[in-house]
Amino acid sequence: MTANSSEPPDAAPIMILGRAFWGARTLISAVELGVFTELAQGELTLAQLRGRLGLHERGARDFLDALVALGMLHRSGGLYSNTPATAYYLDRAKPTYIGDLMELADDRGYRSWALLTAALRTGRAQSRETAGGEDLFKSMYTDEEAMRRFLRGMTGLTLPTAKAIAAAFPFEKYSTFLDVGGARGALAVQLAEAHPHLTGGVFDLPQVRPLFAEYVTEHGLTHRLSFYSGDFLTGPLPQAEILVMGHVLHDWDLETKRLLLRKAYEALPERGALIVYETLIDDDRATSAPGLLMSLNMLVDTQGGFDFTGAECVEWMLEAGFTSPSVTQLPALDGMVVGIKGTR
Ligand SMILES: C[S@@+](CC[C@H](N)C(=O)[O-])C[C@H]1O[C@@H](n2cnc3c(N)ncnc32)[C@H](O)[C@@H]1O
Repeated sequence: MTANSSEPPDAAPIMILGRAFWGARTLISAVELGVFTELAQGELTLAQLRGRLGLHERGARDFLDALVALGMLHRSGGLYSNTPATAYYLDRAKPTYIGDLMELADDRGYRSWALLTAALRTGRAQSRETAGGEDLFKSMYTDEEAMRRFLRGMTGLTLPTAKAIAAAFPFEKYSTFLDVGGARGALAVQLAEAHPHLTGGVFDLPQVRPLFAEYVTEHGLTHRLSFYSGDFLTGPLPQAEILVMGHVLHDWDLETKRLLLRKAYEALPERGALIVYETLIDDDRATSAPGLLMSLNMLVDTQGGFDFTGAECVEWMLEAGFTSPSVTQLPALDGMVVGIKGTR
Protein backbone atom coordinates (compact mmCIF):
# COMPACT_ATOMS: atom_id res chain seq x y z
CA MET A 1 0.00 0.00 0.00
CA THR A 2 1.33 3.49 -0.85
CA ALA A 3 1.84 6.23 1.73
CA ASN A 4 -1.38 8.21 1.13
CA SER A 5 -4.70 8.81 2.93
CA SER A 6 -5.95 5.32 2.00
CA GLU A 7 -3.21 3.75 4.13
CA PRO A 8 -4.90 2.01 7.07
CA PRO A 9 -4.25 3.43 10.54
CA ASP A 10 -1.66 1.71 12.73
CA ALA A 11 -3.20 -1.33 14.45
CA ALA A 12 -0.34 -1.74 16.91
CA PRO A 13 -1.69 0.47 19.77
CA ILE A 14 -4.99 -1.45 19.71
CA MET A 15 -3.27 -4.81 19.59
CA ILE A 16 -0.91 -3.91 22.41
CA LEU A 17 -3.57 -2.38 24.70
CA GLY A 18 -6.01 -5.19 24.03
CA ARG A 19 -3.53 -7.65 25.50
CA ALA A 20 -1.84 -5.34 27.99
CA PHE A 21 -2.67 -7.87 30.72
CA TRP A 22 0.12 -10.08 29.28
CA GLY A 23 2.68 -7.52 30.39
CA ALA A 24 0.94 -6.97 33.74
CA ARG A 25 0.88 -10.71 34.38
CA THR A 26 4.57 -11.00 33.45
CA LEU A 27 5.46 -8.35 36.03
CA ILE A 28 3.24 -9.92 38.69
CA SER A 29 4.84 -13.34 38.12
CA ALA A 30 8.29 -11.75 38.38
CA VAL A 31 7.32 -10.22 41.73
CA GLU A 32 5.79 -13.51 42.89
CA LEU A 33 8.91 -15.49 41.87
CA GLY A 34 11.25 -12.98 43.51
CA VAL A 35 13.17 -12.06 40.33
CA PHE A 36 13.99 -8.55 41.57
CA THR A 37 14.88 -9.71 45.07
CA GLU A 38 17.37 -12.26 43.64
CA LEU A 39 18.91 -9.67 41.34
CA ALA A 40 19.29 -7.21 44.21
CA GLN A 41 22.21 -9.42 45.34
CA GLY A 42 23.99 -8.87 42.00
CA GLU A 43 23.67 -9.55 38.26
CA LEU A 44 23.06 -13.15 37.15
CA THR A 45 23.17 -15.23 33.98
CA LEU A 46 20.08 -16.94 32.57
CA ALA A 47 21.21 -20.30 33.95
CA GLN A 48 21.89 -18.87 37.41
CA LEU A 49 18.53 -17.08 37.56
CA ARG A 50 16.69 -20.17 36.31
CA GLY A 51 18.31 -22.23 39.04
CA ARG A 52 17.58 -19.73 41.82
CA LEU A 53 13.96 -19.13 40.77
CA GLY A 54 13.18 -22.76 39.91
CA LEU A 55 12.06 -21.96 36.35
CA HIS A 56 11.54 -24.53 33.61
CA GLU A 57 13.88 -24.11 30.66
CA ARG A 58 11.09 -23.61 28.12
CA GLY A 59 9.78 -20.17 29.20
CA ALA A 60 12.68 -18.80 31.22
CA ARG A 61 14.55 -16.92 28.49
CA ASP A 62 11.41 -15.40 26.97
CA PHE A 63 10.17 -14.43 30.43
CA LEU A 64 13.38 -12.65 31.43
CA ASP A 65 13.86 -11.02 28.03
CA ALA A 66 10.23 -9.87 28.07
CA LEU A 67 11.02 -8.13 31.38
CA VAL A 68 13.99 -6.47 29.63
CA ALA A 69 11.74 -5.34 26.74
CA LEU A 70 9.13 -4.09 29.22
CA GLY A 71 11.75 -1.92 30.94
CA MET A 72 11.79 -3.90 34.20
CA LEU A 73 15.27 -5.48 33.83
CA HIS A 74 18.57 -4.69 32.11
CA ARG A 75 20.62 -7.29 30.25
CA SER A 76 24.22 -6.71 29.26
CA GLY A 77 26.79 -9.28 28.11
CA GLY A 78 24.41 -12.11 29.02
CA LEU A 79 23.93 -10.84 32.60
CA TYR A 80 20.54 -9.73 33.92
CA SER A 81 20.23 -6.92 36.46
CA ASN A 82 17.58 -4.71 38.04
CA THR A 83 16.82 -1.22 36.76
CA PRO A 84 17.24 1.53 39.38
CA ALA A 85 13.44 1.54 39.86
CA THR A 86 12.99 -2.24 40.22
CA ALA A 87 16.00 -2.38 42.58
CA TYR A 88 14.40 0.31 44.75
CA TYR A 89 10.73 -0.74 44.65
CA LEU A 90 10.65 -4.49 43.99
CA ASP A 91 13.39 -5.93 46.20
CA ARG A 92 11.39 -7.58 48.99
CA ALA A 93 14.21 -6.97 51.46
CA LYS A 94 14.00 -3.17 51.17
CA PRO A 95 11.64 -0.93 53.19
CA THR A 96 10.75 0.76 49.87
CA TYR A 97 9.20 -2.49 48.49
CA ILE A 98 5.85 -1.93 46.71
CA GLY A 99 5.43 -5.42 45.21
CA ASP A 100 2.52 -6.16 47.55
CA LEU A 101 0.46 -3.85 45.33
CA MET A 102 1.14 -6.13 42.35
CA GLU A 103 0.21 -9.19 44.41
CA LEU A 104 -3.04 -7.46 45.40
CA ALA A 105 -3.78 -6.74 41.73
CA ASP A 106 -3.34 -10.46 41.16
CA ASP A 107 -5.38 -11.56 44.15
CA ARG A 108 -8.38 -9.24 43.80
CA GLY A 109 -7.96 -7.12 40.68
CA TYR A 110 -7.93 -9.75 37.94
CA ARG A 111 -11.06 -11.44 39.19
CA SER A 112 -13.12 -8.26 39.63
CA TRP A 113 -11.91 -6.69 36.39
CA ALA A 114 -12.92 -9.78 34.43
CA LEU A 115 -16.47 -8.67 35.32
CA LEU A 116 -16.07 -5.04 34.19
CA THR A 117 -18.66 -5.39 31.42
CA ALA A 118 -21.24 -6.60 33.94
CA ALA A 119 -20.34 -3.68 36.24
CA LEU A 120 -20.78 -1.25 33.34
CA ARG A 121 -24.20 -2.70 32.50
CA THR A 122 -25.53 -2.89 36.06
CA GLY A 123 -23.60 -0.14 37.87
CA ARG A 124 -22.97 -2.70 40.59
CA ALA A 125 -19.77 -3.84 42.32
CA GLN A 126 -18.50 -7.24 41.18
CA SER A 127 -15.78 -8.25 43.66
CA ARG A 128 -16.30 -11.34 45.78
CA GLU A 129 -16.67 -9.16 48.90
CA THR A 130 -19.05 -6.56 47.45
CA ALA A 131 -21.16 -8.26 44.78
CA GLY A 132 -23.99 -8.68 47.31
CA GLY A 133 -24.05 -4.95 48.15
CA GLU A 134 -21.72 -5.12 51.18
CA ASP A 135 -19.33 -2.41 52.43
CA LEU A 136 -15.99 -3.49 50.89
CA PHE A 137 -13.93 -3.06 54.04
CA LYS A 138 -16.32 -4.54 56.57
CA SER A 139 -16.88 -7.52 54.27
CA MET A 140 -13.18 -8.07 53.42
CA TYR A 141 -12.04 -7.65 57.03
CA THR A 142 -14.03 -10.72 58.14
CA ASP A 143 -11.23 -12.71 56.47
CA GLU A 144 -7.97 -12.01 58.33
CA GLU A 145 -5.71 -13.13 55.46
CA ALA A 146 -7.63 -11.09 52.85
CA MET A 147 -7.39 -8.05 55.12
CA ARG A 148 -3.62 -8.50 55.54
CA ARG A 149 -3.07 -8.85 51.79
CA PHE A 150 -5.20 -5.77 51.13
CA LEU A 151 -3.48 -3.61 53.73
CA ARG A 152 0.00 -4.70 52.59
CA GLY A 153 -1.09 -3.74 49.06
CA MET A 154 -2.16 -0.30 50.35
CA THR A 155 1.37 0.24 51.70
CA GLY A 156 2.67 -0.46 48.17
CA LEU A 157 0.11 1.90 46.65
CA THR A 158 0.94 4.74 48.99
CA LEU A 159 4.65 4.59 49.70
CA PRO A 160 5.86 6.66 46.70
CA THR A 161 3.15 9.27 47.32
CA ALA A 162 3.86 9.32 51.06
CA LYS A 163 7.51 10.18 50.40
CA ALA A 164 6.44 12.90 47.96
CA ILE A 165 3.94 14.42 50.44
CA ALA A 166 6.54 14.36 53.22
CA ALA A 167 8.72 16.55 50.97
CA ALA A 168 6.00 18.74 49.41
CA PHE A 169 3.93 20.00 52.37
CA PRO A 170 5.17 22.59 54.95
CA PHE A 171 5.01 20.26 57.96
CA GLU A 172 7.33 22.56 59.92
CA LYS A 173 4.32 24.82 60.57
CA TYR A 174 2.43 22.07 62.43
CA SER A 175 3.05 19.59 65.22
CA THR A 176 0.28 16.94 65.03
CA PHE A 177 -1.32 14.94 62.22
CA LEU A 178 -3.80 12.13 61.80
CA ASP A 179 -4.15 9.93 58.72
CA VAL A 180 -7.85 9.11 58.41
CA GLY A 181 -8.24 5.63 56.89
CA GLY A 182 -4.46 5.43 57.20
CA ALA A 183 -4.31 1.60 57.08
CA ARG A 184 -1.01 0.14 58.39
CA GLY A 185 0.56 3.59 58.67
CA ALA A 186 2.64 3.86 55.48
CA LEU A 187 2.13 7.62 55.26
CA ALA A 188 2.32 8.14 59.03
CA VAL A 189 5.74 6.41 59.16
CA GLN A 190 7.11 8.45 56.25
CA LEU A 191 5.93 11.72 57.84
CA ALA A 192 7.36 10.77 61.24
CA GLU A 193 10.70 9.72 59.73
CA ALA A 194 11.02 12.87 57.61
CA HIS A 195 9.84 15.30 60.34
CA PRO A 196 11.11 14.36 63.80
CA HIS A 197 9.10 17.15 65.49
CA LEU A 198 5.75 15.62 64.38
CA THR A 199 3.57 13.26 66.39
CA GLY A 200 0.46 11.68 65.00
CA GLY A 201 -1.19 8.50 63.98
CA VAL A 202 -3.85 6.67 62.08
CA PHE A 203 -7.63 6.57 62.47
CA ASP A 204 -9.08 3.38 61.02
CA LEU A 205 -11.47 0.48 61.67
CA PRO A 206 -10.59 -1.51 64.85
CA GLN A 207 -9.56 -4.63 62.87
CA VAL A 208 -6.60 -2.67 61.44
CA ARG A 209 -5.00 -1.95 64.84
CA PRO A 210 -2.73 -5.06 65.09
CA LEU A 211 -1.37 -4.53 61.57
CA PHE A 212 -0.64 -0.88 62.36
CA ALA A 213 1.07 -1.95 65.61
CA GLU A 214 3.30 -4.44 63.75
CA TYR A 215 4.27 -1.97 61.03
CA VAL A 216 4.96 0.94 63.37
CA THR A 217 6.95 -1.30 65.74
CA GLU A 218 9.07 -2.52 62.79
CA HIS A 219 9.90 1.14 62.13
CA GLY A 220 10.64 1.92 65.79
CA LEU A 221 8.03 4.67 65.96
CA THR A 222 5.58 3.47 68.64
CA HIS A 223 6.49 6.45 70.87
CA ARG A 224 5.37 8.96 68.22
CA LEU A 225 2.53 7.25 66.32
CA SER A 226 -0.78 6.05 67.82
CA PHE A 227 -3.79 4.20 66.50
CA TYR A 228 -7.32 5.58 66.97
CA SER A 229 -10.09 3.09 66.22
CA GLY A 230 -13.43 4.15 64.94
CA ASP A 231 -15.85 4.26 62.05
CA PHE A 232 -15.75 7.48 60.08
CA LEU A 233 -19.20 6.81 58.62
CA THR A 234 -20.89 6.84 62.01
CA GLY A 235 -18.73 8.87 64.39
CA PRO A 236 -16.70 12.08 64.48
CA LEU A 237 -13.00 12.24 63.56
CA PRO A 238 -10.36 12.74 66.25
CA GLN A 239 -8.66 16.13 66.34
CA ALA A 240 -5.24 17.01 64.95
CA GLU A 241 -3.70 20.07 63.29
CA ILE A 242 -3.41 18.16 60.01
CA LEU A 243 -5.87 15.54 58.81
CA VAL A 244 -5.03 13.38 55.79
CA MET A 245 -7.41 11.36 53.62
CA GLY A 246 -5.56 9.24 51.08
CA HIS A 247 -7.40 6.97 48.66
CA VAL A 248 -10.34 7.28 51.04
CA LEU A 249 -12.77 9.69 49.37
CA HIS A 250 -12.68 7.66 46.14
CA ASP A 251 -14.13 4.62 47.96
CA TRP A 252 -17.46 6.39 48.51
CA ASP A 253 -20.39 8.01 46.71
CA LEU A 254 -20.67 11.79 46.47
CA GLU A 255 -22.88 12.18 49.53
CA THR A 256 -20.36 10.27 51.69
CA LYS A 257 -17.41 12.18 50.20
CA ARG A 258 -19.14 15.42 51.24
CA LEU A 259 -19.93 13.99 54.70
CA LEU A 260 -16.27 13.02 55.26
CA LEU A 261 -15.04 16.46 54.18
CA ARG A 262 -17.50 18.12 56.59
CA LYS A 263 -16.31 15.82 59.39
CA ALA A 264 -12.71 16.75 58.64
CA TYR A 265 -13.59 20.44 58.73
CA GLU A 266 -15.35 20.00 62.09
CA ALA A 267 -12.44 18.07 63.62
CA LEU A 268 -9.73 20.56 62.58
CA PRO A 269 -8.75 23.52 64.74
CA GLU A 270 -8.73 27.01 63.23
CA ARG A 271 -5.83 27.15 60.67
CA GLY A 272 -5.68 23.34 60.57
CA ALA A 273 -5.06 21.66 57.19
CA LEU A 274 -6.73 18.82 55.31
CA ILE A 275 -4.58 16.92 52.79
CA VAL A 276 -6.50 14.77 50.34
CA TYR A 277 -4.44 12.59 48.01
CA GLU A 278 -5.78 10.45 45.19
CA THR A 279 -4.96 9.37 41.65
CA LEU A 280 -6.57 12.56 40.39
CA ILE A 281 -8.22 12.73 36.98
CA ASP A 282 -7.13 15.68 34.80
CA ASP A 283 -9.76 18.45 34.77
CA ASP A 284 -10.56 17.81 31.10
CA ARG A 285 -11.03 14.06 31.83
CA ALA A 286 -9.04 13.22 28.70
CA THR A 287 -5.47 12.28 29.52
CA SER A 288 -5.28 10.76 32.98
CA ALA A 289 -5.66 7.07 32.21
CA PRO A 290 -4.42 6.04 35.71
CA GLY A 291 -7.07 8.22 37.40
CA LEU A 292 -9.89 7.14 35.09
CA LEU A 293 -8.96 3.46 35.40
CA MET A 294 -8.73 3.84 39.18
CA SER A 295 -12.29 5.12 39.03
CA LEU A 296 -13.39 2.02 37.10
CA ASN A 297 -11.60 0.00 39.77
CA MET A 298 -13.90 1.67 42.30
CA LEU A 299 -16.86 0.70 40.09
CA VAL A 300 -15.98 -3.00 40.16
CA ASP A 301 -14.93 -2.98 43.83
CA THR A 302 -17.13 -0.61 45.83
CA GLN A 303 -20.80 0.32 46.15
CA GLY A 304 -20.68 3.96 45.03
CA GLY A 305 -17.02 4.96 44.83
CA PHE A 306 -15.49 6.97 42.00
CA ASP A 307 -12.38 9.03 41.39
CA PHE A 308 -12.46 12.71 40.57
CA THR A 309 -10.59 15.73 39.23
CA GLY A 310 -8.64 18.23 41.30
CA ALA A 311 -11.25 20.88 40.40
CA GLU A 312 -14.10 18.70 41.72
CA CYS A 313 -12.26 18.12 44.97
CA VAL A 314 -11.63 21.86 45.32
CA GLU A 315 -15.36 22.51 44.84
CA TRP A 316 -16.36 19.96 47.54
CA MET A 317 -13.76 21.34 49.94
CA LEU A 318 -15.04 24.89 49.43
CA GLU A 319 -18.59 23.64 50.14
CA ALA A 320 -17.33 22.07 53.38
CA GLY A 321 -15.90 25.47 54.41
CA PHE A 322 -12.19 25.16 53.54
CA THR A 323 -10.27 28.22 52.35
CA SER A 324 -8.77 28.37 48.83
CA PRO A 325 -7.90 24.67 48.36
CA SER A 326 -4.90 24.06 46.10
CA VAL A 327 -4.04 21.12 43.85
CA THR A 328 -0.49 19.76 43.43
CA GLN A 329 0.48 16.88 41.14
CA LEU A 330 3.00 14.65 42.92
CA PRO A 331 5.87 12.72 41.29
CA ALA A 332 4.16 9.29 41.45
CA LEU A 333 0.61 8.77 40.12
CA ASP A 334 -1.23 10.73 42.79
CA GLY A 335 -2.03 14.40 43.29
CA MET A 336 -2.83 16.20 46.54
CA VAL A 337 -5.47 18.76 47.33
CA VAL A 338 -4.86 20.88 50.42
CA GLY A 339 -7.55 22.94 52.18
CA ILE A 340 -7.08 25.17 55.22
CA LYS A 341 -9.71 25.90 57.86
CA GLY A 342 -9.91 29.71 58.17
CA THR A 343 -6.82 31.61 57.02
CA ARG A 344 -3.17 30.80 57.63
C1 LIG B 1 -8.35 2.37 50.05
S1 LIG B 1 -7.75 2.25 51.67
C2 LIG B 1 -6.57 3.57 51.72
C3 LIG B 1 -5.52 3.36 52.75
C4 LIG B 1 -4.45 4.45 52.85
N1 LIG B 1 -5.00 5.73 53.19
C5 LIG B 1 -3.66 4.52 51.58
O1 LIG B 1 -3.77 5.52 50.86
O2 LIG B 1 -2.93 3.57 51.30
C6 LIG B 1 -9.10 2.89 52.64
C7 LIG B 1 -8.86 2.86 54.13
O3 LIG B 1 -10.04 3.35 54.79
C8 LIG B 1 -10.31 2.52 55.92
N2 LIG B 1 -11.76 2.54 56.19
C9 LIG B 1 -12.73 2.03 55.40
N3 LIG B 1 -13.93 2.24 55.97
C10 LIG B 1 -13.70 2.89 57.13
C11 LIG B 1 -14.56 3.39 58.14
N4 LIG B 1 -15.88 3.24 58.05
N5 LIG B 1 -14.00 4.05 59.20
C12 LIG B 1 -12.64 4.20 59.29
N6 LIG B 1 -11.78 3.74 58.33
C13 LIG B 1 -12.31 3.09 57.27
C14 LIG B 1 -9.85 1.15 55.46
O4 LIG B 1 -9.65 0.26 56.54
C15 LIG B 1 -8.58 1.48 54.69
O5 LIG B 1 -7.47 1.53 55.54
